[in-house]
Amino acid sequence: MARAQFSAENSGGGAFVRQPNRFTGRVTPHSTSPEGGGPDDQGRWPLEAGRYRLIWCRACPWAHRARIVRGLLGLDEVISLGTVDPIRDERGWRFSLDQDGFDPVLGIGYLSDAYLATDPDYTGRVTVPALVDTLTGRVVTNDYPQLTLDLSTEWRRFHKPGAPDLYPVELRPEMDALMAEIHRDVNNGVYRCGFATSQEAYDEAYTALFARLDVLSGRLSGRRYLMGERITEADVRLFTTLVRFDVAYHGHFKCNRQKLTEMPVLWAYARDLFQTPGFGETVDFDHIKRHYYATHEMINPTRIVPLGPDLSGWTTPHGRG
Ligand SMILES: N[C@@H](CCC(=O)N[C@@H](CS)C(=O)NCC(=O)O)C(=O)O
Repeated sequence: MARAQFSAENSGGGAFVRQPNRFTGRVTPHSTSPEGGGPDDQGRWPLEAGRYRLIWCRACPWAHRARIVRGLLGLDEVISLGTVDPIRDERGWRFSLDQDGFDPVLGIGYLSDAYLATDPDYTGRVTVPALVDTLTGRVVTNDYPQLTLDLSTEWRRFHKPGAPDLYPVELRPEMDALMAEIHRDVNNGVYRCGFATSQEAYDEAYTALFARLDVLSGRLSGRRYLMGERITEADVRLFTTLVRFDVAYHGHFKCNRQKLTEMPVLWAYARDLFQTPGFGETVDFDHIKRHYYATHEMINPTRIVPLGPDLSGWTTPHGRG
């Protein structure tokens, strides 16, 4: 069988099995720690404006979620933002976009410095997004699904006036089930296609991916957003995969039954979101392409980054709403 991109995350049958998230601290007003303190005995960090830093990569769909949610809720001045280079070197994510190659707030050159300061024995992949405590340099969390839900629920005190409720209480049971399907078949499904090392594992992931996209197309043909007339976290999660579909997943991960632009409902829905404040301006197609094509050497050993596709359609009228 072919060598896997991440061999520690490959099942015996050639399927990609994503590593668990190592750091699962939570910032919450329910922490019993004082301001400036560390986590309490239940891992709860105190809620403080200006203390935590979100480290993201513009190319990464999991990190992109956090960047969008932070913006929609008006937390930009409350949680600062550090951006890593889309291309990792042998030490991983690096702050080479910053002057002198160091994050100006954390003073580190690599995200791994923060991971190892938190757990010197850490041997897994160092991943974005990561929420880092600027007082101690420790990673609070790299648990990306909980991180964004916490921005909606635990950080409410700092939301801008009129911020959307991205995780409404009454919708949670249906949303949680929907987001789990989207995660399995779409968000992580594209990776299961791309990182499969057996034909069977790829076939299974591809079939599940496009079956789910067909279901979502049906759902979105009768409503503007996944949960009805207002944007929720479910839309953010679907968007970050759709916006990468044609530039990365269709070619690089072999998700090629259709391009996004050939799936009319999803294409219009994705453009609608792209043109909504807080979405399109956070998308960097150049970083996305360079990251995927130039860092997965098992899939694209030449590291040649394709010049296409034509992206001009993203700003055309979507006809929804
Ligand atoms: N934390 C999750 C998801 C986040 C994730 O995979 N982020 C990617 C970028 S899209 C990453 O940081 N990868 C680092 C690596 O592959 O070494 C995981 O561990 O799988």
